[in-house]
Amino acid sequence: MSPLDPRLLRLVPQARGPVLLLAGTGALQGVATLGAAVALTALVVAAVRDEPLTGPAVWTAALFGARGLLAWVAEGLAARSGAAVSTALRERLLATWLERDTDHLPDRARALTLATQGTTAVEPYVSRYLPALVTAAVVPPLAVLALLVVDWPSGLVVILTLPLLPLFAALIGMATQEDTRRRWRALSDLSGHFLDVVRGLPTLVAYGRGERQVRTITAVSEKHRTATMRTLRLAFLSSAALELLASLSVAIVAVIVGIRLTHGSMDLAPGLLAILLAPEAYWPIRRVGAEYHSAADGAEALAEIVDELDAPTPRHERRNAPAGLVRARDLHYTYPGSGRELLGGVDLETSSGLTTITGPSGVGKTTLLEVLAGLRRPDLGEVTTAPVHLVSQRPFLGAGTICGNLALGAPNGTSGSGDALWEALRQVGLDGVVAGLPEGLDSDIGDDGFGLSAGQRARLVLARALLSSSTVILLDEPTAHLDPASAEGVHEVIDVLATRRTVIAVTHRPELVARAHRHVHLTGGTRLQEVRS
Ligand SMILES: Nc1ncnc2c1ncn2[C@@H]1O[C@H](COP(=O)(O)OP(=O)(O)OP(=O)(O)O)[C@@H](O)[C@H]1O
Repeated sequence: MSPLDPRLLRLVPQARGPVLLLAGTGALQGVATLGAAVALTALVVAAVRDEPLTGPAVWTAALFGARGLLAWVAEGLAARSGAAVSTALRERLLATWLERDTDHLPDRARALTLATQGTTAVEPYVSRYLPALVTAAVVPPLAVLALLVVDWPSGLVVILTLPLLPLFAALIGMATQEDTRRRWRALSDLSGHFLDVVRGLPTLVAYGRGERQVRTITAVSEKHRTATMRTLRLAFLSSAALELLASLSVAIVAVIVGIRLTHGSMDLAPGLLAILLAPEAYWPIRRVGAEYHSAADGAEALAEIVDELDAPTPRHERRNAPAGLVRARDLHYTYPGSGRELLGGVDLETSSGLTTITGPSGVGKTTLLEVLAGLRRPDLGEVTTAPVHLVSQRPFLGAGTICGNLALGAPNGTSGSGDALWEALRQVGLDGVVAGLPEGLDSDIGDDGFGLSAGQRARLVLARALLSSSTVILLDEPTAHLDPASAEGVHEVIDVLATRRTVIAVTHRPELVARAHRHVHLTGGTRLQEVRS
């Protein structure tokens, strides 16, 4: 596990402040600890020699107080820094993915794990492991230096035994690295599988496959549980081993000092100071070992997140066009890894009204809309469009209020005025339904529009398109799953949309094609044939 990937500070500037502050307080704590040991020695020696106690007592109290205060500040700072860094990472990750086209996005399970457990796992890494590392880098060298000045034989014992701790910790780290990776992968598999199962639950239950999924989830969870228990066992064992090694080393110093004190070959002050300073050289390294296991997941996640943030994001060169214009010239597109060119030189130009696109299933209509919307980058060719609002075949309706779901379409994501929302709902014929709900616009709907019929979902996403400020609306089979009567209602809404904006709709419905101002047919995945213009 690398101590700190410097790319973190470059890619997430918000992490710089918290990490530097943590490093600063860690170093100060170390200095205060050593100071407190010196002051305590002075106090004991003064007491033994019957000298005035006030001075050393004040110093001891002040330094122990400062040490306690610093520990308290560091604890709060660490918790806040952990949360700040993980939030910043999550934001950067989402912002990076938003800039990418679909072909350069990670798969859903990996994206979900990185953005949720991944960024959360970074918290203990930042709040506990990093401060421990800083303290381990600052305090032991200071303690050894002080020991060499105060009593060089004790310093020598510490110099000879101290490297055993990091060496032992590194050996444990190497042995557990593959384990941590395996556990992280098991967690990733678990969340990806769980997401898929939850999404497909109705279908799985309908086909009587629910029970089998329970068994699969149990098996994957069991794998994760076993891996976690193995890590915990290792964590306890390695902490105990480091503890033993450190205690033995301190004991050696104490025994040697004790013998020299008994023989009178050493003064009380350096002897006591050596015994107090010796543990200070070991505990920071023991602490790193103890924090290592709780931070290992975070380090693994951080490495993946930083790789993801650092990956080049190909930018889509899009030319902005006057309101309503869509111009595609000689578009070529092949799905990464497919080897078969799906779009082979498509041309399309429109600047108003309704254009319908038809074509055999699998010919590439959805892909064409995604290229026009900028979600996919053409391999060749050029797209010039005004801002686009895409209503996909499975449009996003998140768990939340109707108002919140509609607001996603409003300009700049603002909530839009209540009047505008009601007007959009009226135009799609949903105002009556929403007004009849107990909480109106503030009524909750479930994930994926749960609680609404397929027709109501189709109308709601069209209302959202009406609220959007985009002058180009792309619709992918907007009435695919509706009965003829509901489809007719939605077709009327599309007509309304097309009076003020450019609407391009992929459809298999002849009724919608009949309403279109322009109709093109995609054949063989190559050229659009202008059927009507
Ligand atoms: N992510 C993907 N990776 C590789 N191939 C894909 C991917 N998505 C779609 N395809 C393939 O590209 C082809 C065109 O898909 P697309 O969804 O664009 O067709 P379509 O014309 O909209 O079909 P339909 O009318 O059935 O919706 C299909 O053969 C499909 O298997």
